[in-house]
Amino acid sequence: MNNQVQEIADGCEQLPERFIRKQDEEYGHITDTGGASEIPVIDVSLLTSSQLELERLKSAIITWGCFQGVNHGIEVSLLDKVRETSRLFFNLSAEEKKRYLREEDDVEGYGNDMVLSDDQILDWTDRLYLTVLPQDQQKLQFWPQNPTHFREVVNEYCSKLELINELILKALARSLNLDENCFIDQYGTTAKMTARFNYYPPCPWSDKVLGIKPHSDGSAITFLLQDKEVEGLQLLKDGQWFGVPVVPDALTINVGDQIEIMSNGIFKSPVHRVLVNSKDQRSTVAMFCMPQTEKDIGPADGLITDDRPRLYKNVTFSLDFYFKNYQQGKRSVDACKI
Ligand SMILES: O=C(O)CCC(=O)C(=O)O
Ligand SMILES: [Fe+2]
Repeated sequence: MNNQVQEIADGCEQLPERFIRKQDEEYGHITDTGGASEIPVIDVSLLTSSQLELERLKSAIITWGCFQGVNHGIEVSLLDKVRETSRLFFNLSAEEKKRYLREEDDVEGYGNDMVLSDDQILDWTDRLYLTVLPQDQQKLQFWPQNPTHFREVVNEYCSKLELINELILKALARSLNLDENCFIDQYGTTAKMTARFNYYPPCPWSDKVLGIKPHSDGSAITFLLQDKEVEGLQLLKDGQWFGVPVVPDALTINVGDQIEIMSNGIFKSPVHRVLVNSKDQRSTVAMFCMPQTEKDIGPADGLITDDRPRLYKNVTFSLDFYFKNYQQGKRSVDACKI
């Protein structure tokens, strides 16, 4: 197994070749930036009562696939605790963190980019990846015991996000004049939630690497808790990369591939990537909400019409399927098109 990026960052004088980003990458050059984005700020608390806010949500997702959610009902103190918990974990010694190291061919646990091919470009990031829901699928051997409140904080955060996820899925369905349960019904009996704690060490060669290569998420909905100060996330729209600013106390919420499929392509799962900083570390926590793994999903019946025929096959979205596409810089959802 390769060293973690944090160790490489601490000890190296030359950038290892495996991290040098491709100049001719599928989604465009680093210079194609459109500046800071105008990703809409949506008041989540209004989505059940205000038709106007619902329209704004629909427009944000059609245009960007993403919005900054405020008034989401999670106390700022809990968001801070989640950030702090993540910080404390990544601050542990390399030796202690390695107790939670993932298996070479598995995503779950602590580690850097999973290597699936010899020519793969590596992301400048270390991660802790955990299954959070259903709770009986938590693999506790990968859950840090230090900080001691790690599991409690993550479980509390996740139970709050579950409610917001449901609210947003219902709102998205209503915004398309569908029955509000139409997306949730595809979840099966148990929803799944995974967490990815991302840590991006500062990189002296920040213009030569990417924190995360361009990808879209395999989730239905992703909740990203951004670093409070350091920006880095960019989103691709109309051939340009736009920075996603930090909005205090907001959750950056985007739809993933599974909503693109369920909405028959009306909502687009946005391609995004992360730039790293030469001076400052950055850490974020992404929570991915999706149907249970074995569940077949497909476009909602009400969205298949003569004018808009079915665009995607029915699929089961396995992690294997997702990461094979991810490592090749491809969107899994494109592999589901008819
Ligand atoms: O760290 C970020 O800003 C984005 C993380 C992300 O895209 C992911 O974990 O899928
Ligand atoms: Fe992502």
